[in-house]
Amino acid sequence: MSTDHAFPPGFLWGAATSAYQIEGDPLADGAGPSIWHRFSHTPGRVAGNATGDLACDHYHRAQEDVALMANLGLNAYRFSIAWGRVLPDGRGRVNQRGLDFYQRLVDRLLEQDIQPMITLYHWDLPTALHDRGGWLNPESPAWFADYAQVLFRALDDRVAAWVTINEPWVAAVLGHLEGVHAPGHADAFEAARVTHHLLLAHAEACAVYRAIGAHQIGIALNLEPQYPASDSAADRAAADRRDAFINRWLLDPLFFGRYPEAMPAIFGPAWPDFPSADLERIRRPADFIGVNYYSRGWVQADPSAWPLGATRIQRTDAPSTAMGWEVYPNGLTETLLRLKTQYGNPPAYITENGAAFEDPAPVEDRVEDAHRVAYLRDHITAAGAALQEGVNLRGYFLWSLLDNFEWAEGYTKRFGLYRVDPEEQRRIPKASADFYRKVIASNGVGM
Ligand SMILES: N=[N+]=NCCCCNC(=O)[C@@H]1[C@H]2[C@H](O)[C@@H](O)[C@H](O)[C@@H](CO)[C@@H]12
Repeated sequence: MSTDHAFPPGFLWGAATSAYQIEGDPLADGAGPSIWHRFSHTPGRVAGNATGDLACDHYHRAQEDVALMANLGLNAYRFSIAWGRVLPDGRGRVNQRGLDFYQRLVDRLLEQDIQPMITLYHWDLPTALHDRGGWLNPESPAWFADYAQVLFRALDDRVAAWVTINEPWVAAVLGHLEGVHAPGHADAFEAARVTHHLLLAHAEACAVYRAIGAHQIGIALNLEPQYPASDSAADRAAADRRDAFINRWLLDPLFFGRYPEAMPAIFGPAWPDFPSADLERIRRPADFIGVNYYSRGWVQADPSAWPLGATRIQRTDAPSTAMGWEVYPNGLTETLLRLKTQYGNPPAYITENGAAFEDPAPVEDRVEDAHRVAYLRDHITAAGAALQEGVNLRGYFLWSLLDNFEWAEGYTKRFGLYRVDPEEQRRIPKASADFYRKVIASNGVGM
């Protein structure tokens, strides 16, 4: 069977990044600090006590990086806006110099025929809002809608698509339940309310956009298919619970206006009784669903593992990435097919897909990252297979353009098509950059 999955004309081939992970200089030009600035500057929270102070210095190198994107042949680029650069206090006063950075970036992208896809929130909540309760405050959806409106008015004439919230699950669970991401809370009673307010924030921004926007708006979810580690009833039930916990917790309210029935059982007293009017607002039809796909879950029942009674186990008989995530391209096809068969085949983008590997050292200004080339080839092929099954897939955004600040892992995990070391700031091409350039030029993975 040919692996040449031709993609439709107009298919978007992009790369994805986020503000705190690549920009550096987070307080430049009057910007206000974010919870990730505070968290990374708290000793012991991030590997090597790394911070986003340098990152890829993109705030000062945007023109050079747009030239890299053009050289790759990207026709789209997904990036996020740092809320605190535009609204230093999170609300009210607009910091024009912060907004101007994004105006210039959008104009440079359009000069190269690269369509911007802008993420409004990629985890970097202004500390000024966090100190007023952050996403636990019932006012937070309104704060977000006001911030979104400033950006819609400033940029919607030049922006093809908006993503409201990146991975609400990670922001809520890693940030408020597991405490390993900013703001570093480990409180069973926070995650459900934070997720609910993030979904309401998405809905309020969509409502504002319906009134003044002219293009597309959606949300980006980390979707991870769950498989039982054995065919025992206990493992199958554990996989179902983890599927509700990671995937359906977000998909079901967004598409059906209801939370999975498993959630109150999982969280017990920590699951509030949410008003049905809220769920009605959350079920507002966004224009597309963004899928961030990395791997699958291999799940074993484990009664000691609160709140799920299930754990994702590392397979020793399957290849995995430097993050410990199994390389499983079929999971991308299955995830996309599920959107078709269970959620009404909505317009979809792969808003993130990529892998960290222990890359070899550069030789003559080039990195031979064969593992990443293989990962990308297999996953782009898997996306093409879903298209051939009728999935309404509109584009693929590779994570990531540059090695960058990988959250709690600091700079120890490299996902980029270009190698970047914060202390020297060169962009060293990897074999995967050449591979992706060829995929874009031939609009598919030809063999
Ligand atoms: N249990 N469990 N599961 C944890 C699943 C978390 C999956 N991580 C992501 O999706 C993050 C996404 C993020 O947008 C980006 O900012 C990150 O740099 C990439 C790479 O890490 C991915």
